[in-house]
Amino acid sequence: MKNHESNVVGPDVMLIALAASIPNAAVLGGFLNLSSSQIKDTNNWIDSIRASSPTRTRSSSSSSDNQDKINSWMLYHPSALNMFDQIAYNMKGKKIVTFLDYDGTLSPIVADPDKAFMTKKMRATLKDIARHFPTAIVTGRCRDKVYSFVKLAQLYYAGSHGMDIKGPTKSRTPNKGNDKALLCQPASKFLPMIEEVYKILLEKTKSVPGAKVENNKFCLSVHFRCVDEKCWAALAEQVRLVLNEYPKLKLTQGRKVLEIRPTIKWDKGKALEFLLESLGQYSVLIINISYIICIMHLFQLTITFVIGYDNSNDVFPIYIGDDRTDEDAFKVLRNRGQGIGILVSRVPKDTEASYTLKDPAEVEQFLRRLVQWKRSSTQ
Ligand SMILES: O=P(O)(O)OC[C@H]1O[C@H](O[C@H]2O[C@H](CO)[C@@H](O)[C@H](O)[C@H]2O)[C@H](O)[C@@H](O)[C@@H]1O
Repeated sequence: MKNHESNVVGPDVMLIALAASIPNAAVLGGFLNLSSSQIKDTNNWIDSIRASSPTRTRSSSSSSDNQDKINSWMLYHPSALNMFDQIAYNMKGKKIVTFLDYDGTLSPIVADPDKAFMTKKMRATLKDIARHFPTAIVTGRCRDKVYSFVKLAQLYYAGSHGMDIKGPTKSRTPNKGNDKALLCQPASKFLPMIEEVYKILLEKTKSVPGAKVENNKFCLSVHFRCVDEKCWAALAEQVRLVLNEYPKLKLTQGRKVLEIRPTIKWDKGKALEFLLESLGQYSVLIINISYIICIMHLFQLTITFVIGYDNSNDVFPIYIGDDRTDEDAFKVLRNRGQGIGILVSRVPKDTEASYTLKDPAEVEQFLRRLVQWKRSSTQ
């Protein structure tokens, strides 16, 4: 959040302001003994959580101001639907790979995380997309959980913010005993710690009405969406106190959620790079098999080995996501100068993405156009 100079308040004022906003401080315990820097941290989280899922303005005078802001933001991050022809021009002759975030991208944001279902239309389109392009779901969710929503075995799944990656499986129950497709779990040694913190957080937050702790296997989510805003600071503080005891874990923010994860250097951007590299190896494997069948493929084998999927100009990754955690992946694509990042948002946000889509319905339309374009260009 940007601070305007006239709005900057000193630590004592902040302390009073924050204390006043926490009627449940006594219930949650210990909060008023915080140092000013701890309060600043908590305030920053709260600001960030608030900004992550802004409520829409209703007043008509400010709505024209808002529209102006949206219009100028859209100049730099135009609609991927309006720009489809230009995107199609840049994709021509390249191998497209699609990376899709789940919540807020494929499914609408809802109050109950257990009910974030995709529409039937979205599932059908996703199935079509996977028929034409290698496709990965990259999500903060536990991999099994997101699979139970998506239910398509032909996709790659990168759960726990990319810390749990598995490739496509033929079976309809891909998580049952088929470990051959397991690609990457860089945080596996943190599993017992995450379990421990999950139990502690469940206990510590049970007195906050509406608070929910979700176990995403290699990371945890503490949900604020159904908590009265007046209790947000107290809840955030409770999380911070628990985390103080676990220096190997860190906090990040999502849409009305605080996420607890291992301090390893791994995020959705790393998962994207890993998948691009793995897909490159996969294409080598396919060509290797062809080589056995026909010696003429030797030449092709050498070329593919050199270029791979990860650093090839021949590959066009499309990453679509709505959250702060997706920015790591947008940044990777921007730095590589490869493919495009598309942010799902109807309000202006700081982003490394090049294009925007307003909501999951527009994501579905974009994906459908991609399939239609592929079909028409291969006829
Ligand atoms: O990486 P994502 O697929 O976007 O997952 C990020 C978090 O998504 C979920 O929470 C968000 O969606 C919920 C359902 O719509 C909503 O209630 C919540 O407020 C949002 O933050 C999921 O429940 C989290 O575990 C993920 O980390």
